[in-house]
Amino acid sequence: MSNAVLHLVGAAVGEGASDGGCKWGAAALREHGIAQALAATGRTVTWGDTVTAQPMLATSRLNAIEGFSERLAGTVAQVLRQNQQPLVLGGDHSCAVGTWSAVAEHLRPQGALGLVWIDAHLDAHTPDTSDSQAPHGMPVAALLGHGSVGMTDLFGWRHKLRPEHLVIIGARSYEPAETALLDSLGVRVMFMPEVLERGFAACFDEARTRVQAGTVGWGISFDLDGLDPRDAPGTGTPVEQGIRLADALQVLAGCSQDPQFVALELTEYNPLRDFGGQTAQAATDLVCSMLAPQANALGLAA
Ligand SMILES: NC(=[NH2+])NCCC[C@H](N)C(=O)O
Repeated sequence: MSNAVLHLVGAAVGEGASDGGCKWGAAALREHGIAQALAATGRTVTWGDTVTAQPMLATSRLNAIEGFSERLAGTVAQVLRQNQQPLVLGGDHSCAVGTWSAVAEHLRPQGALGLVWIDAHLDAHTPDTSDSQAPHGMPVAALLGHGSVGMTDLFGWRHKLRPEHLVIIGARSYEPAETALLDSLGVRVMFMPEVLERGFAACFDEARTRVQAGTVGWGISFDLDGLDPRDAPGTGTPVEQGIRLADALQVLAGCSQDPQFVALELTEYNPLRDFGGQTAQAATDLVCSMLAPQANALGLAA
């Protein structure tokens, strides 16, 4: 789908996290010139609406995220109906509920969605298990069909993702309830020690093969905190010892050229912690590497 128009959607949400700074992430990336950088790779780029969470219209934080998810899902579904490729720019990671529910809904007549989830966290809490009650710790569970109905049942159906169609890479900060849920469902999680031992390239290769099996389309939800904070300090909840940016740039280069690649989401950019703009540049380089029409458009190996 790499010749499709690339349609950027801002997800202005920070209410899903304890530190709300990610709400300003998409606006800051836009200011930084992410759309121009993508256009310079040869893609045709358009920036559609930014969807903004509206806590003042909600009864609780969770309810604010539920309402936001529904509106973001509507926007992403519309982009897909126009045969454009969505790039959703967060925003805290609760935006994944809206993004991937819409992609799953779009693919549903043909088949299932596959998803590679790159993240320091598992985001597999439900409101019953989360100590922080932060909705950005819940999107994986919601997409798998567990959690509040307002997050699990967008478009009137549940289980947007089947456990065997999801792979999580880079996890290193999580709570026991999350591993309990994912273990019980049989989700393949590549924790950070495995990534360090086998290398990100081998891990991503396995992940891509798994999410392509039995699905009709796949995508990547990239939480910037999956990267090492030395390369990307400006994230909502940084955790030491992550994936190095140089590895990610090389391994993910051109991944969107796969005809089954449907959408990309980049989350948890927190400009309030990004002194000097290092993380904005890392985010820009990453999306350009993944979405460039040729893998070598940036001089990177295929
Ligand atoms: N997408 C994220 N950054 N998630 C962080 C979640 C942190 C913690 N596990 C929680 O549930 O509160």
